[in-house]
Amino acid sequence: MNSFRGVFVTGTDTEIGKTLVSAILTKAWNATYWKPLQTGLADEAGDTPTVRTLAELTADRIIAPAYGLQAPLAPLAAANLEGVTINPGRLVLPAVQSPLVVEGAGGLMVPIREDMLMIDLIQQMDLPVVLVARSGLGTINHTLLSLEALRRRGIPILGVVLSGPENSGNARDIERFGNVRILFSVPHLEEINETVVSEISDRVPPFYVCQQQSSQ
Ligand SMILES: Nc1ncnc2c1ncn2[C@@H]1O[C@H](COP(=O)(O)OP(=O)(O)OP(=O)(O)O)[C@@H](O)[C@H]1O
Ligand SMILES: C[C@H](N)[C@H](N)CCCCCC(=O)O
Ligand SMILES: [Mg+2]
Repeated sequence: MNSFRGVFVTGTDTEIGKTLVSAILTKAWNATYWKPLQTGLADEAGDTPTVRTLAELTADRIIAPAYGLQAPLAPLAAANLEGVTINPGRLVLPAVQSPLVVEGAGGLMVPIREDMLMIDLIQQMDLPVVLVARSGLGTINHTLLSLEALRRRGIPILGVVLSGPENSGNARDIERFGNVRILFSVPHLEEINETVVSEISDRVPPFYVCQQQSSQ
């Protein structure tokens, strides 16, 4: 069985729920969280402090972003505005004792460099993917398209996490047509805090169980 180096959390879109799912997974698997590319700092504190709070992480379970950019844009566009060129050498997996939960920015086809998309970074990191998707109407298409892009590059997929109101039909069709497992679902939450994250993380199967299910 592969040693559990971690997962890359991506999504079918930005604002889809990757940060919340990353907090849940980091808590569930006693992992270390890393958001290598953070944009939008002009408007927000960023995902790292959010995950640190929600997953109740000590400082040793957090790796600071390799790039913290101001504009709420794709990393390439935000970097260009600051006269910064993103160096892939700063995006290599750090050597840490615990598994890593790495969160992307936006979805798979987000530009990082003129010669690099988010999906290329995922391939370079060689981590299995957790794909976060909406639960509602429109998600089947977006999710199957993302799965197809990952498979074309031979990127392993641990599974899908659905975020939003329960929709058993979409869950069934994504599993069936996507040949993928829904690892767990996150309902629409009126309040997001450490307690909720802890409760949901208790329902997350151990990584090896997810890995076994994904290979069935
Ligand atoms: N299940 C949910 N119920 C209610 N609100 C949610 C849920 N999941 C996420 N949100 C909220 O939706 C907003 C976007 O979620 P989040 O920050 O997790 O998106 P993201 O996919 O990480 O975006 P980015 O691409 O910027 O990293 C946040 O305000 C978050 O609190
Ligand atoms: C700023 C935002 N919250 C994300 N971190 C960046 C999302 C980039 C999306 C690019 C795109 O797909 O149009
Ligand atoms: Mg996020």
